[in-house]
Amino acid sequence: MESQEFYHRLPKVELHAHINGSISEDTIKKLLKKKGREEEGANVRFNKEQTEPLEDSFKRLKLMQTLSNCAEDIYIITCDVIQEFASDNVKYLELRSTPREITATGLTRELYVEAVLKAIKDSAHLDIIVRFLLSIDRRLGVDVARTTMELAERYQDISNGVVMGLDFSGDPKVGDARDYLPLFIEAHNRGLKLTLHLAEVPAPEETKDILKELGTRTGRIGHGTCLQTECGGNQTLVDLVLQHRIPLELCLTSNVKGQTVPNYDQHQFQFWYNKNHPCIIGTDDKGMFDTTLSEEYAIAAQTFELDRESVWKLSLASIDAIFADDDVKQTLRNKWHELKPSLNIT
Ligand SMILES: CNc1ncnc2c1ncn2[C@@H]1O[C@H](COP(=O)(O)O)[C@@H](O)[C@H]1O
Ligand SMILES: [Zn+2]
Repeated sequence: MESQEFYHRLPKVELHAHINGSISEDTIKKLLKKKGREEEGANVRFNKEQTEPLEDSFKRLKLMQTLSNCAEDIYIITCDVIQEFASDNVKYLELRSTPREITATGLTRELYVEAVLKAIKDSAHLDIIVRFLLSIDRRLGVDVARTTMELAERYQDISNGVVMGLDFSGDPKVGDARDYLPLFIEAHNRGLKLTLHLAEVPAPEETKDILKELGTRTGRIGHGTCLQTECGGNQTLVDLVLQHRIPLELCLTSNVKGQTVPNYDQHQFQFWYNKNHPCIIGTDDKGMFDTTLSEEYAIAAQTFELDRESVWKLSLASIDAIFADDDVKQTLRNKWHELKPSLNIT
């Protein structure tokens, strides 16, 4: 089997995918055409070798969000994103997105969530299980975050558990995550799962206070790039993450292209993987960073010299960190074992 084909055929779990950052080139073209903006071209994506400071990536993400400014657009992009992950042999996908309100197009946060849920429902024929986390954008403040939490709680019921919880994301240099602590605790008490972008840039005090206060209520951590001492963190942060065994969502290309990690060799994957800590490979923004989950597995394997069996185990172990219940986990594990013989691992 061709090496790239192995990573493509490998069944995979994607737990870190922002909907608007995941829009593919084809969908970008489709939306530009729909809006009569073809002349803008596809300058919202990266070229293969391009990198830029993280703050520029956020400008790019804003531009991407202008492509989806009504409920119909949200529906179209979500359908496409799900279909693309399914074609990459992702069998379980947790999407995340910030419900936006746009008066000019009549978009409300409720309609936004409903458009995503309809896309998930209409993708039921595909061989992929999809769940949804509502994102709190740290740039928008605590009041909007509260609205988002209330929306998540309401839609968790309405959607029969397709909405599972909250993601905390947005430009890590804006605001202070600690302002959201009471909200995180309340969300957890209301049965919502939490995954938090933490230490994407050095922020040792903020990270320590959040981890100390929340403990295992932090269901997963996005990135954790700057937890280790040599990356702007400290041993206390590392110990807290190890002690609570909080799974890390690691997005190699995103970190390299967003220049929060100098190159693949120095990615924090190695540090945590060597400690046998739960590491889940993710894409973050597959459209913007021009990647796929298969490519991310291939990069991890090539950079850190993982053989096929280790890659398969890494993918299998990521099932442990999904937010869906034990039945779904077992269904997925069975599927992985069924598919294993076709992967020619040894
Ligand atoms: C690169 N690293 C990152 N760090 C932090 N937040 C990120 C991110 N990449 C994406 N987002 C978050 O996802 C939003 C876009 O998708 P949605 O409109 O919500 O679907 C961005 O505005 C940002 O809040
Ligand atoms: Zn992210």
